[in-house]
Amino acid sequence: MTLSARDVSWGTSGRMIVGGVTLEAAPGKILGLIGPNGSGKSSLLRLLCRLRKVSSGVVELDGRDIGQVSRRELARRLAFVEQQATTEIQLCVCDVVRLGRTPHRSALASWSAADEQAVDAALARVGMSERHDQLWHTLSGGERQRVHIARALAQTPSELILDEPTNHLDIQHQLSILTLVRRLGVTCIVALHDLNLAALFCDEIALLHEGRLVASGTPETVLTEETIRRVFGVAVRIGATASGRRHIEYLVDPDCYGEAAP
Ligand SMILES: Nc1ncnc2c1ncn2[C@@H]1O[C@H](COP(=O)(O)OP(=O)(O)OP(=O)(O)O)[C@@H](O)[C@H]1O
Repeated sequence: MTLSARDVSWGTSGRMIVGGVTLEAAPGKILGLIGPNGSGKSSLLRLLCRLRKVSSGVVELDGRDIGQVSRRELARRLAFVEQQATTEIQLCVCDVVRLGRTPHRSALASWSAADEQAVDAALARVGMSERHDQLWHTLSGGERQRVHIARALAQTPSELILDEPTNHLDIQHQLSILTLVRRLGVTCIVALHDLNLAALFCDEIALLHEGRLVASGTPETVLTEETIRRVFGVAVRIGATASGRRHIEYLVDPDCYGEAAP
């Protein structure tokens, strides 16, 4: 089960936003997408799940052009959690998560015990079971984020695309959501801003800069002091966590940050 982009480009109003990106999510692994604001991460994710059509190049699912995959199969296979997902305001939490079951049900099928089980399990996995009947619009930002992730889980996808899933989440929930994603064992492409979370949870990392892929590989090869300084304009020191993962220390004096170039 793989999702890949081959020389994919997309632009609008004469501006190139994603330029010639080639990457592949290894089956069952987490591919992190990092890059500064506006580097094209969300645009690329939208191309990868066919919410946008590529201007050139091809996105492939198991080696097939994603443009040729039926809408239903795509909906069954691939779940996408957008950065600022909005949902009908009058829905309860459980209704939002139930939407994740839609691709698995035929038009005339009644709601089954298996569907309900998938919804309950998804809510439990993001720690939101007790909010089953709460109105979605009354949730906090972090709670909404977790419910949207539960909707994606209820879809039981084989490919999961997450755009900044840790947005709005407190540190404990950031860690628990990413741990959960790791344990799911599905092929996952996740845009992350936090480089330390990317180093901790991703098997591979792709680094975008101004729409182009400037580095890709293991966190050890991509997250170097030189690359972070060049792409993000921030001085860092690379160390190691207790588990041997990369740890990035930002070399910042908060009292005079911005007064001199890093
Ligand atoms: N539909 C569009 N029309 C015009 N410009 C767009 C459109 N979609 C994206 N862009 C521009 O493309 C660039 C990349 O946007 P994108 O949202 O993909 O970046 P990003 O890396 O996800 O950014 P962030 O980290 O801030 O979320 C931005 O400059 C954005 O303004």
